[in-house]
Amino acid sequence: MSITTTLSRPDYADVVDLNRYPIHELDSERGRALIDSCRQELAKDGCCTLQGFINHEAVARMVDLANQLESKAWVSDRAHNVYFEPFDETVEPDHPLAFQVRSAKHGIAYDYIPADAPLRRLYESDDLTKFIAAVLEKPMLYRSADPLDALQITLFKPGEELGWHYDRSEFSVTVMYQKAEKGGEFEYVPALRTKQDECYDEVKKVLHGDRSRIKIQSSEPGTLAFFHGNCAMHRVTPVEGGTPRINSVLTYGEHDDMRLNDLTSELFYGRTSPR
Ligand SMILES: O=C(O)CCC(=O)C(=O)O
Ligand SMILES: [Fe+2]
Repeated sequence: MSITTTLSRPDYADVVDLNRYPIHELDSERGRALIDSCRQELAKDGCCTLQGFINHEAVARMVDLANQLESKAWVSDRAHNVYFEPFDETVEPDHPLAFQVRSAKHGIAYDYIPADAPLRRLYESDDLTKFIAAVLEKPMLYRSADPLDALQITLFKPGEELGWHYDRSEFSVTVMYQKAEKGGEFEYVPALRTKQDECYDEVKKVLHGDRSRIKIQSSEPGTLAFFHGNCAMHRVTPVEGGTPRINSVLTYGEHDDMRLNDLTSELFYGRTSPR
């Protein structure tokens, strides 16, 4: 006699280690415990890493896909300040508003990622969106409505990096697929600024090489990470060696119509998307 079950398998069951991270059962005791531990880690140091969140096979498929799609990647390389605002020429050159950093990467847009790609199936599941909202204590969260930026794959080739910056969004979610042989480290300074105070002197110290407050997020392939990129200044150090660093940024907002403006879309993807 066969036993049938009415519970359906999530579409992303092959992608996430659901034994360790039961995002399909957030109301269960284990689901609530997972949310609590993520919240605690995030509150403690502005960053929460879930090692082994994505299964090995799914990680390997994403690495293959990134390599296949590399020719479609848009290469951006530019100088900016940590705020992504125009350089202020009225202040001293070493002031954070004037200080130049460099960001260079290969970005593969969402519309190039096939519908059956492991991370796309996971990103498009409401379970993941609900899990992220729960950890961030948001009553409601939406996936980005941007056809290019909602989910992208980034390759950091040798010599590429992200300079020190704050994200415009309150938080970010990333998934690591492949580490560089050397470099390509995610470094961050928790709560370097607050909503009330830019703390320019502290920012200046970091920009000029003070490493006393810097933390390194250790992301093995398969790690899903949350961080408060709007208060924690962060960067990706230059990649060395022949292996590119490959990851994804998953984009969410508190409104259902979140999109890049045309200028930013041109910069990161070399094109805009129809409205
Ligand atoms: O690649 C990473 O780990 C971080 C990405 C990031 O900071 C960003 O896209 O703003
Ligand atoms: Fe960032």
